[in-house]
Amino acid sequence: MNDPVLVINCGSSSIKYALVPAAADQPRLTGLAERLGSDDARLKGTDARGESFTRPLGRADHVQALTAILEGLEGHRPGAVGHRVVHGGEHFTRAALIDDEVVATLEATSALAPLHNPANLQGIAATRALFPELPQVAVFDTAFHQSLPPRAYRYALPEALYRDYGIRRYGFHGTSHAYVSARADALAGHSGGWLTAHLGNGCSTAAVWEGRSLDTSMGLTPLEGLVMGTRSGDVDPGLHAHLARQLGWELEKIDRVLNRESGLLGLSGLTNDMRELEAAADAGHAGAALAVEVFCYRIAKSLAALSCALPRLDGILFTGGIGENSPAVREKVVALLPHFGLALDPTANRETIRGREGRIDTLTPNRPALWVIPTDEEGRIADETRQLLGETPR
Ligand SMILES: Nc1ncnc2c1ncn2[C@@H]1O[C@H](COP(=O)(O)OP(=O)(O)O)[C@@H](O)[C@H]1O
Ligand SMILES: CC(=O)OP(=O)(O)O
Ligand SMILES: [Mg+2]
Repeated sequence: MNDPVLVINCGSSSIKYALVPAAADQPRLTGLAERLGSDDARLKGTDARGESFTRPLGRADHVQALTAILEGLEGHRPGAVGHRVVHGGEHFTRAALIDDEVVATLEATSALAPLHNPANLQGIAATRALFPELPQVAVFDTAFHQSLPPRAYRYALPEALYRDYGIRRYGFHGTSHAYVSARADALAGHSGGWLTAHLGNGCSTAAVWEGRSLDTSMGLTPLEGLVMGTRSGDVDPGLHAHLARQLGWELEKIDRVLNRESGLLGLSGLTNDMRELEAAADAGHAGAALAVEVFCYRIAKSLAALSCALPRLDGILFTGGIGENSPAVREKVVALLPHFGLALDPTANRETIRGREGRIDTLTPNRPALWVIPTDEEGRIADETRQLLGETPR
């Protein structure tokens, strides 16, 4: 298929899109419809000449936003649509061609990713209604982690909870961990052992050995593991019962507080935005400084733990909005892993921002490498969509 693939990443109030051409050197049209459902919904994007535009969308919902996105493609017709779907459960170990049965299976999985899957399904429904003639493919965050061994994916719970209810570690951000580790293999010239840190609004780490994910920090849901923008990450599993018994909190409230009011936002009492936190910490805001400190410590702790999964550590890969743009976070994380023998190059670290790819260590032999690799979830989703359609008779 030589037509471009329209990649859709549908969130609860935003839709990110990218029209990814078949040839890697061709420009992409990308954009973001945001604040959907509010009075000032808007579409921001780049057109075919590389110029950015912003268009007000009134009170647009997902269907209206998708219609506006399509109009913004200026006559470029996609040959297929690739959807990011966060949770595929155990059912989906790779991308799937979307039909009614796949949608029904996803609906049954939605409860496992309440912040993500319902919006993903909304995007799928709207896109199917708008482009009934186009093949649509679901690409799952969880699929790459289906290679985890039982010792990494099983929780120490009664066996029946796994067998009958699928309660296990799934892991997320798989397209990102897969992309950056494959890229590191290519850059290193050999398939290696990488610890990957995807640090965006959602954050997770993974241990990847020869192209296979062996362990990862997120679990049954995208709430486990690292401190995130608004998500707590790991807490004592006894916390839920404690809040319910001692504070009389309902489940809904516990869920909301841990998913939406915690993390960097909760710790700082200020914001979930790392840029603002770094500025506030520099200006002496104690909550902001603590939030950054806890954030970095938990990343380092997670990387140290995941190193147990790897026969050999070839390097650490930073990606995601924070991983790609915050030299300060990278420096703090590296400083917290003194026994790994890492050697950060401060100049390279400072200069590797804004979408640059590069090594940020001193290139000393026999020490693990440190790489910043801008992630490309859209490119990876387009590739998996193409691959699947190449194999699926139509
Ligand atoms: N220059 C920067 N310095 C520090 N953090 C940054 C910078 N640019 C972006 N970020 C942070 O990246 C995070 C968003 O990451 P991103 O990967 O874009 O999010 P999403 O998970 O929504 O795709 C925010 O916390 C934002 O503050
Ligand atoms: C799974 C997940 O956390 O996704 P995001 O980073 O897009 O919130
Ligand atoms: Mg992201």
